[in-house]
Amino acid sequence: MPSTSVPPNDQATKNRVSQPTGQLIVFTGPSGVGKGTLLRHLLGQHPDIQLSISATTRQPREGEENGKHYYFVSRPEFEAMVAQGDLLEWAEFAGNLYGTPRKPLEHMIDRGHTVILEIELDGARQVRESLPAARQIFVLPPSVEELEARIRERGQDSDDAIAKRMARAQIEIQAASEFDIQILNDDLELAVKQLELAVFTQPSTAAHQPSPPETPPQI
Ligand SMILES: Nc1ncnc2c1ncn2[C@@H]1O[C@H](COP(=O)(O)OP(=O)(O)OP(=O)(O)O)[C@@H](O)[C@H]1O
Ligand SMILES: Nc1nc2c(ncn2[C@@H]2O[C@H](COP(=O)(O)O)[C@@H](O)[C@H]2O)c(=O)[nH]1
Repeated sequence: MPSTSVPPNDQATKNRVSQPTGQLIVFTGPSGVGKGTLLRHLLGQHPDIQLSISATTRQPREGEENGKHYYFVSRPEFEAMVAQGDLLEWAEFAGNLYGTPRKPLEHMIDRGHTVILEIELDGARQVRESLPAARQIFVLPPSVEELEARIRERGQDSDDAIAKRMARAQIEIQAASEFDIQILNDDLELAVKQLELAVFTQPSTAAHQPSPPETPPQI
């Protein structure tokens, strides 16, 4: 895979002193499909992989820490980041704003790290435009019923938030074929193995693409 550079804003162009060498991976899928769970397993086995920490206007869930899970900011603070060109991509999701801070990502890529962005569909599309070399992975649920059950069992979202997330999930699942790789998260262990293969196999080799799900989710 060719090296991935973050499209610079003016200041970043002036500051850049070395050629980037790392690779960027975009990891998308409907809310509750298990993206965070899969990444926890992957990072547990490969601590050298870096996860980009997003900024969001969403309220922290129980146990979430500022600077670890997200940078929790106010809407005016987020809008200032957008105006200053501080975000590589950003989107509104279920009533909250989410975005990828550009500078830490540039830093990690410049240092040769594999960096994963766990982001929703609009953001993934923005990255596809600005960084076509980034590998794009989409996670599918076994069914929308199972997806909703997972969000409910997680027990961290209100009924209103769940309804918004499920409405958005229908749209996101329809877009799965836009992505380079699709992973069905039914059997967790199998899905982790497919993710590992997707991250570590170079796209030029025939074995790059894990098998698509045998049964597409019912939507
Ligand atoms: N393969 C699986 N089988 C059953 N349950 C799973 C599986 N993978 C994840 N889960 C469960 O589904 C719930 C949602 O998972 P998780 O929070 O990782 O989703 P997510 O895609 O990161 O959601 P969000 O985008 O909203 O942050 C969790 O309770 C998790 O334990
Ligand atoms: N476009 C972006 N989407 C992001 C970013 N960080 C997270 N997300 C996605 O938002 C939804 C909801 O997340 P939750 O933590 O509130 O459940 C989920 O799909 C995330 O992947 C980002 O920086 N940009």
